[in-house]
Amino acid sequence: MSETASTPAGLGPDHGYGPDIHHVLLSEEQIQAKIVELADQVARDYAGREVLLVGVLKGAVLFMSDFARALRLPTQMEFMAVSSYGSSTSSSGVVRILKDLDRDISDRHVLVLEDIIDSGLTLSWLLKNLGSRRPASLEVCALLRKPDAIKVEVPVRYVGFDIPNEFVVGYGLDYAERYRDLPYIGTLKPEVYGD
Ligand SMILES: O=P(O)(O)OC[C@H]1O[C@H](OP(=O)(O)OP(=O)(O)O)[C@H](O)[C@@H]1O
Ligand SMILES: Nc1nc2[nH]cnc2c(=O)[nH]1
Repeated sequence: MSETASTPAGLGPDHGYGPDIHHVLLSEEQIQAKIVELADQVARDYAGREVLLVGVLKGAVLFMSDFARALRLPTQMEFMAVSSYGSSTSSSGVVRILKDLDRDISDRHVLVLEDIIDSGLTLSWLLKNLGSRRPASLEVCALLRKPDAIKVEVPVRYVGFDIPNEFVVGYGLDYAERYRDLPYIGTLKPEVYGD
């Protein structure tokens, strides 16, 4: 398929969102290479154990899908959906479970997959919640982290990229439910927010 005028150069399909993108922070190739690196590290650390991946919906769904396929270990997958009350670009730390896990995680080696750690409030709440269910181990693998936005420190064993404190979209991350399907991660033009 030929590249359209709106597609950022060399980034492949953008599903027509090109005109809304201000700049690309991480290309599809950078993201996929990092996922292989993270999965190799996790496979070494968990050798001989079965990992239960817990994906946090909806943002982590693309990350979960690519990570699980890159991970050379017997793996099971669970999903949890939480909602952080707040504006469309920030969370508040008041978290509500929209969808809980389908299984008991006691005595399981749980690896939480998050798309992004921004303030850390969502993950801080989630780790307390999951920790109370007595897993054999509980660790976090986050694709993105914003060190300058952290409000609460959370123990994160695996991090893909530390990024600047800007609102990003793509690869699972949305603005008003759009842009999750982009294969790369970028920022939006200011006019996109103005309505
Ligand atoms: O560190 P924090 O400031 O708490 O932000 C991180 C959370 O925000 C996003 O979820 P969101 O609530 O936007 O839901 P979504 O995954 O369904 O898009 C993201 O997926 C993290 O779960
Ligand atoms: N889409 C999106 N969701 C977030 N949730 C917390 N930080 C972000 C961000 O930068 N982008």
